[in-house]
This record gives sequence, C-alpha cells and structure tokens, in this order.
Amino acid sequence: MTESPLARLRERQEWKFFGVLPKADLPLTVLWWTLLLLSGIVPAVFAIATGVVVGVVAGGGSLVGPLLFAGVLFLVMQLLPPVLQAVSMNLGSRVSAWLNDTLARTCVEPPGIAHLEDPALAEDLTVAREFDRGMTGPPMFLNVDFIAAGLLGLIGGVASAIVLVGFAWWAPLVLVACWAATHWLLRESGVWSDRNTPEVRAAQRHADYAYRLATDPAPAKELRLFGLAGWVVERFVARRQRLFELQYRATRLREKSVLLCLLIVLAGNAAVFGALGLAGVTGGLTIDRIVVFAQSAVGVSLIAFGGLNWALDGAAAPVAAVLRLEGAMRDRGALARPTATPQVPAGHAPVREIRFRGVTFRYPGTDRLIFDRLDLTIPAGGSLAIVGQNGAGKTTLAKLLCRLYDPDDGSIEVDGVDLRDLDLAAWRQRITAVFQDFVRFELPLRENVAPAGPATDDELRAALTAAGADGLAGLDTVLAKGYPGGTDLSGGQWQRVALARALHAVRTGAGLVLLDEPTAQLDVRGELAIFERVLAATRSATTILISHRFSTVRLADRICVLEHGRVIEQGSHDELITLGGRYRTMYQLQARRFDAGFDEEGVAFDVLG
Ligand SMILES: Nc1ncnc2c1ncn2[C@@H]1O[C@H](COP(=O)(O)OP(=O)(O)OP(=O)(O)O)[C@@H](O)[C@H]1O
Repeated sequence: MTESPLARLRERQEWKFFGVLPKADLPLTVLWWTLLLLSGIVPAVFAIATGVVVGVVAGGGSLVGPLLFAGVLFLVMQLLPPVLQAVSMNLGSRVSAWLNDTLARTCVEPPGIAHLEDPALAEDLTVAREFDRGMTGPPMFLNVDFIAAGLLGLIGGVASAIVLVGFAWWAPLVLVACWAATHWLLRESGVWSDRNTPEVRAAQRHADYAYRLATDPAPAKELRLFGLAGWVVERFVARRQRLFELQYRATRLREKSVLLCLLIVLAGNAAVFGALGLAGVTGGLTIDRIVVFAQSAVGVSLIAFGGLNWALDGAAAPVAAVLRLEGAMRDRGALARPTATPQVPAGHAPVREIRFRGVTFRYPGTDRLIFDRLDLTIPAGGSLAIVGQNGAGKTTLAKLLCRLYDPDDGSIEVDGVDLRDLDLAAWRQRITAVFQDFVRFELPLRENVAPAGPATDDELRAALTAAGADGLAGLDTVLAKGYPGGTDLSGGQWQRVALARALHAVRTGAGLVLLDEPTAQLDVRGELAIFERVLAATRSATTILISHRFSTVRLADRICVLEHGRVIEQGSHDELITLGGRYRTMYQLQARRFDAGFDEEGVAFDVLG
C-alpha cells in the first residue's frame, strides 16, 4: 500500500520541525508567523505604492496621500527585520529548551534502563544531545533565524509573483519555475542532502568523546600518566576536520549545477523583462505599471537559492531525532506489564522470602546467557552474600531485583508474588542499594545522604556515624570542587557517604538492602568495623552483599556461590568451608595471599580475581 502524499509530508523531518514550534512556545510561534507574513508581503505592497507615486507624478494630482502611504510602508519595512530577528532567535532558544527538556524526560521516564544501553539509539542520542554545540551546524537560535530569512524570501517571492499576475499570467509562472528550479537543482546535486548521514553522526560522536576526554577532570590523570594528551587532541582535531570536510562537501556549490541554474534564471528573466520592455515601448503599459511590475519581477527572485533547505535540515535533524527517541526509548525502556492489578508490597518488603525461580536472562540485544535457569531463595530478614568470579552476574542479580530489567524466562517472586505484578514504585521505595558505581551527586552532603526527601540533622548524622562517615564535611558543604566552599572526598570517604545513604533509606523504610562491593575502597581496619555496624543497622532488613572480600563475606548469615549462570554452592561460612568446594578454595586462596601476619585469623584479606 502506498502512503498518501499528506502522510509522506507528515513523515518529513521539516514538517516535524514546524510542528514542534507551537509546542515550544505557542504565542511566540503565532507572532513569528505573523511577522513573517507581514515582512514578506510589505515589499510587494511597497512596489505598488511606488508605482502609485510614479503614476501621480506622471499624471498629476496630490502626492500627499501616496507619499505618506509609501513612507509608512518604508518605515514598517525598516522596523520589521530587527523585530523578526529577535523573535526568531528567541523562538530558537525555546525550541532548544523544549528539545532538551523532552530528551531529559525521555531518558529518565522509562522504568527500565535498556534504552540507554541500546547501540541502535546511540546516534540519535548524540544528535539530540549535541545539536546546540555547533559541531555540525549553527546552534538552534541561529538556525531559526536563517529559516526565517529563507521563509521570508519564499513569502516575499510569492507576494511579488501575485502582483506580477497583473502584467501577464505566464510571467510569474515562468519566474517562479526558474527560481524554484535552483532549489531543486542544488538539492538534487547533493549540496544539502548529505549533512546528516550516518558518517557525519559517527564522526560527531567520536569528536564529542575525544572532546570530553580532553575537558573532563576525571580522565585527566590517565591522559597525563600515559602520555595521551597529544593523542586526544589529534583525535579530536582529526574528527573535527573530518566533520568539516563532510560539511564542506555537503554545502559546496557544485559549479555545473550553479551554471545550469544561472542559465535557466537568465532565460526566464530575459523573457519576462523583454516582454515588459516591449509592452512599455509599444505603449501597452504605462510608466507606473512598468515600475510596479519590474519591481515585482525582481521580487520573485527572493525565492532563489536561500539557505532555507540547509538551515531546515540542520534544525529539523535534532527535532526528528528527539521525536524518534521519544517512541523508541519508551519501548526499549519498558518492562513487562503486570498480569493483574499491581500489588503494593506489604510493610517492609519482603516479609518471608525472595525467590528466583528458573530465571534466565540475557542483556537486551546480546546473546550471552548471564543466568541459565537460576534458582535461589533469599530468606527475609537475614544477610546473604553472593560471591563469584568477575562477570559471574552478581551485579546483574542486584539489577534484576531492582527490576531494571525483566528476566527472559522464569520469575522473581517476593513472598510468592511475581515482581512483575508488584507496584514498581512501591517496590523500589522499599529497596536501597550501594552500587559499585554509585552516584557522587554534586550536591551538599545533606542531599547526598537523603536525596529523596527532607531529613533532620540528627537523622543524617546518625546515618553518617553508622557508616563511619562523621566529620567528613558540613551537612551543607557541596561535595564537589568548583562550587563555593565545595570539597571533594577520597574514594573511601565517598563510599562511606554512599553507605550512609543506604542506611538512611533503611531507617526510612527500605526493607531490602543491596550492597555491591560496598567496602572495596575502605581501608582494612575501617572495612570490618564499618561492615559490622552496617549489618547491625540493617538487621531489620534483608541484606544482600556482593563482595570479593571474604573478610566481610564470612560475616553474612548465608553465602551463595554463583558460577556459569547458576548457584553452585549455598550455606553459612562454616558449612561451606566444611563442604570443601569452590567457596573453600576461593577463601583459602585469598587467606593465603594475606597470610603475611596481618591477622591471626586470616580475616583481613582482599580481592579475589
Ligand atoms: N549493561 C550491560 N549490557 C550487556 N552486558 C552486560 C551489561 N552489564 C554487564 N554485562 C555483562 O554481564 C556479565 C555479568 O556482569 P555483572 O556486572 O553482573 O558481573 P559481576 O559478577 O558483578 O562482576 P564483577 O565481579 O566484575 O563486578 C558480564 O559478562 C558483563 O560483561
């Protein structure tokens, strides 16, 4: 089935661009279009007014009225452009703001996170995020100004063409066709058409990455240490160069096309002006009418070339990208629908147990099986440590518990209710976590500990003390350099703050605590003391600890060993040591490494590879 022309038009990114303008700012858009129409029509009316003045001069009569009218029009013609420019730029900024807000919402709103990891969406995401940086074209506020100039040409040209109908019906048709052909010829010759190719977008992504490597503080250490400064700059310059080349190639006027355009335009104008001249000579047209029509014939040329296509391509690309992402991210970040009315977990969930039943899971868009019919029961109210080699799936298990993804097969049940049938927001309110890559909010310590809501100073201090983080900074000190009075913390200090955040959440109702390497950056002495305190503070909750440090692992009530997507051993520390399986091997390996007299019991050891 072929699409209707209207449907095809609606699919065009230019159409989408104009559709977004009223969403960005309705009154400003109405004003913009009104000013555009006025600005486009006034010069054609001015041509008529000058014709009237010439007619009066030639034929006699009072000049006051015609001169006054022409004078007012002239004044309006002088006043409109700066006003239109200001409105265009303002509207462009509103469009930028709308796009940025929409993109932020689009990224944040889906309940899952797969949409942020999907390579198929990465290019659109780059275009949508970077459009105002000027890497592949002017920023939006300038583009809207260029678009206004282009539209003005079109409206002005059409207005002049309408006036020219008074001379001969064919004259405006010929001129409009000739001038419009310049658009078609130049566009078809590829002048504007390849500005947003995958190659441009890929170059943009690489340039952007190199730029961030160079300007962000985090990579600064490695750049210097590994002597990568030159490499980053070269990479950035090379990608930018490539972008410029692509841009240049895309915008370069092809000589052959231009020559053809000039010939067409020359022929059309020769015909019209020839006819005008002839009509003047043979007395078919009076001088005032010749003045009007000659100006109109010149006015039709406003349709020509213009930067309209070019500016529209540039402005419409991010709009189309954001609108595409809106739908795609909603789909990719969606989770399975509940089979019944979502249930709100009772009390401090879970009450009895969490059970993984035959859970099979691959990350979306990948083939590797992370869990293969995994069965695991986590009794509520105790602590469970999960151990296993790098990449065994420990963090993935925590992410599934947070329902950031759904299993491909099997189910995760909380007190017998499938996680998919629980009210997601209510479930997440009952979970707290310290992830390996926890967020270091550039906010005051207060909000780092209690980001979700207000807390009293006493509550905050209690959480900080339990996490061994008292005295790090004032509650209102911003934990980032670059803010007045701001400070940065060491890795271990940050980890204590993240622990305090989790402990505070437990105090305010979280019943499931996920700790993914929560003490990896703590010094050996601090680690044990703090972990014991954390266990005490989370006694009322169900705690899941992921760790390579057996000194903390052994403190958990139960331990499970994850390998090849399944649980291969389970039990208390003593039980697993007695069992003499994988846990015991790993434990002893680590104990031996740290057997250098740290601790008689071999308690203080470190990461197992
Ligand atoms: N977002 C993702 N998309 C695709 N694959 C992923 C993603 N995150 C992790 N993986 C893969 O899933 C596997 C399990 O990762 P996971 O982070 O759960 O391991 P882990 O047991 O926590 O490892 P570690 O001890 O190193 O922290 C790894 O092979 C990893 O490459």
